[in-house]
Amino acid sequence: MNPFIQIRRELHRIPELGFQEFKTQAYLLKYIQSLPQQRLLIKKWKTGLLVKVPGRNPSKMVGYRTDIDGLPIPEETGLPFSSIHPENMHACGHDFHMTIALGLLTHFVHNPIADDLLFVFQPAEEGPGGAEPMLHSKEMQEWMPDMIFALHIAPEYPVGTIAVKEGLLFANTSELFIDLQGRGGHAAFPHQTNDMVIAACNLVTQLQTIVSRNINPLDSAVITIGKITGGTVQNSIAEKARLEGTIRTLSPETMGKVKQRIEAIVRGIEAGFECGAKIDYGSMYYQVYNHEELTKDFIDFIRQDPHITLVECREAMTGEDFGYMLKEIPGFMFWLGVDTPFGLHNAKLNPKEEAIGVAVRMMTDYLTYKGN
Ligand SMILES: CC(=O)N[C@@H](CCC[C@H](N)C(=O)O)C(=O)O
Repeated sequence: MNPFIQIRRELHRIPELGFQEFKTQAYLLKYIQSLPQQRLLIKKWKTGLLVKVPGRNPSKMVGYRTDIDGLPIPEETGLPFSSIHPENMHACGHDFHMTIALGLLTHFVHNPIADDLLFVFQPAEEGPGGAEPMLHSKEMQEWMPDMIFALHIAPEYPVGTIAVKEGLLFANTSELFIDLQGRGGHAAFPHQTNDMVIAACNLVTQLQTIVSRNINPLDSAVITIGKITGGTVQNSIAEKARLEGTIRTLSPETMGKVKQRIEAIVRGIEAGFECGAKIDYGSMYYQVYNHEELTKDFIDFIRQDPHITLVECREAMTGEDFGYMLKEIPGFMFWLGVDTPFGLHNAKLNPKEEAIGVAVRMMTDYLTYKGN
């Protein structure tokens, strides 16, 4: 078996949540330390790694970033190399992203280019966000690349397809947690309580009016409540309820407007249901905005590759904290086709492994072109 497929499967077995990627960091480190060390410099940052491959005659540093964390989703693929952590899964392709970065790193350790290369193994992309603190860390500030690139797997495209666009690619995101506190009691005496299950249901419905009635239809936003908890038992009225969700917008300004409306609606729920409510926005990610000239140059480069089909795609409401890196370093992110019927964050996601070789070959060519 191709050694990188084996690596992907080993990484797939050990998904860990943000800033808990201890086994993953140790696995990556062990592999990287097995490469010839004379052309490698390694720094740890929390559960992530920064790996520099010094160039032959450097005039700049070219960066390549991968995320390394998994999601709190129990895997349902039935694969023989399924997660050994029953609550977690690499359901967003970070096992692919890491393997591709290792493939590139391996190539360039053996075939250095003129410029320095920096490989960024970043923790906590799914939350609470590793890119921004890593970017501002002493470790990374000492090794600031002049440009930086990253990819994300795309289930909907065939293997051999790359999708990208100049400018906005991914949305601004904010997590959303709302805790409701009322007065619980016996199910038979509702008039003595204020039921937080009813308040939560009303709140979910009212939140849906923000996108349909407060946002210009020519703009876009998403409010998804992915989880509701409340109550203790079927014959007791709930004293507490909690909504957990996420907000997505195409601009930081629209994010501000959505939050204003959420706050107004939550104040209305407090008044209407005589309860208390607390809003917590959790972690927030800045939009992924692809550098226009570099992306155009990449598109021109890819068009000449007979083995790649290029799709100039639309922006998506996914979020990525790589946006913080792109805010300060020119670069871009693109989608890599992996052809699977199950989408990102689905417990059955099973990307086609042939995409790993496609990405390593193509990005080897591109980084060689950029770094000479
Ligand atoms: C590519 C991808 O799926 N990224 C995640 C980023 C999550 C950010 C944060 N935890 C949130 O939920 O807002 C996504 O869900 O888009």
